Amino acid sequence: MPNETPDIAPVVEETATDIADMEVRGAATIADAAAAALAAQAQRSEADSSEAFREELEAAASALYETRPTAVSLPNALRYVLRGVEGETVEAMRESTVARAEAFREDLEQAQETLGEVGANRLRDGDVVMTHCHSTDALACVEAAIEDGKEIEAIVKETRPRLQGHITASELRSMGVPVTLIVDNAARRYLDEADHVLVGADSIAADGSVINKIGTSGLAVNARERGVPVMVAAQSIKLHPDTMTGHTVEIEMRDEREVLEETAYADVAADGDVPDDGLTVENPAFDVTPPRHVDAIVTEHGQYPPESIVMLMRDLFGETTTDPWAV
Ligand SMILES: O=P(O)(O)OC[C@H]1O[C@H](OP(=O)(O)O)[C@H](O)[C@@H]1O
Repeated sequence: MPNETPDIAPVVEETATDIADMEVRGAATIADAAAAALAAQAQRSEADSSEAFREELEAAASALYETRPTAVSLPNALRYVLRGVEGETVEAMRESTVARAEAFREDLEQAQETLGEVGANRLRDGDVVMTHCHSTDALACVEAAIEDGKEIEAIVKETRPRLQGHITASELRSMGVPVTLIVDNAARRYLDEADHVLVGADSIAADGSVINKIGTSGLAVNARERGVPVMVAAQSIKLHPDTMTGHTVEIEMRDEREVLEETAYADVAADGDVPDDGLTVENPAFDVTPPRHVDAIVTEHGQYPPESIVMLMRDLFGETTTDPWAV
């Protein structure tokens, strides 16, 4: 039993706070930041034994893991880095941790580029994509299509409550893509003008269900009804190993203030009374789109019908895993 609480570097605490507050957001970006934070922890460690060094790293991983529950890219990243920690001395462990984190971050970038090329093959010259939220994996597909010389247009849902659609619109405009920004409620009307729904994912379950920003499932149902194919861009780091043994994915419930600001609360409360015990505001950040409403999951290993994604999961994970810091 350790006598003291392991030291966590301030930069790890800052990264954890930034992830929890969504200053750092998006499943791939969170994974990248978590790996960088573990490298920083290793670099700044003043541990005087290999045991103490490992305890610090595991405490750092735990602090990062506790921030947001839904995007599996976070525990997958922590597990990947911790499994690469080798050596008998603090110096050797420090070096191997930093090298492993760097390798992870390079692989992540490469995987997104490769995924983009695969996804671009589904997009034809002149196609219109409808997006939801902001996904770097989804945008990589559009970027690769443009690099292939195709002209792509976008209908961008603003994505209440945090309006990540504004980030998507801005990045698409920087690529030169004509953008039509719409409120979420207008999606069905504009589906008739779309050739694809293109979204990312925070987690993919073994049965091919896609866990993504709240509103994705309703959009997918409407898209199926309108005959618009739904394409999910998700690097393999989004595959959720625990779902292979029947676990479900926790859906994050975020603060009600994201939906109803404090200053607007009285407008909704009975007779303007604050607080109003009969008024509940709920803010689930994600929902689950069943595989039957998804046409293709695009990964860096190729595209898969959702029902076949478990084959890739078996290839990549083999045996299932436990806590991300259990090495
Ligand atoms: O990894 P990339 O493709 O960038 O993003 C994947 C997903 O992460 C985001 O979640 P949030 O905004 O962090 O809640 C969105 O749901 C997005 O589709």
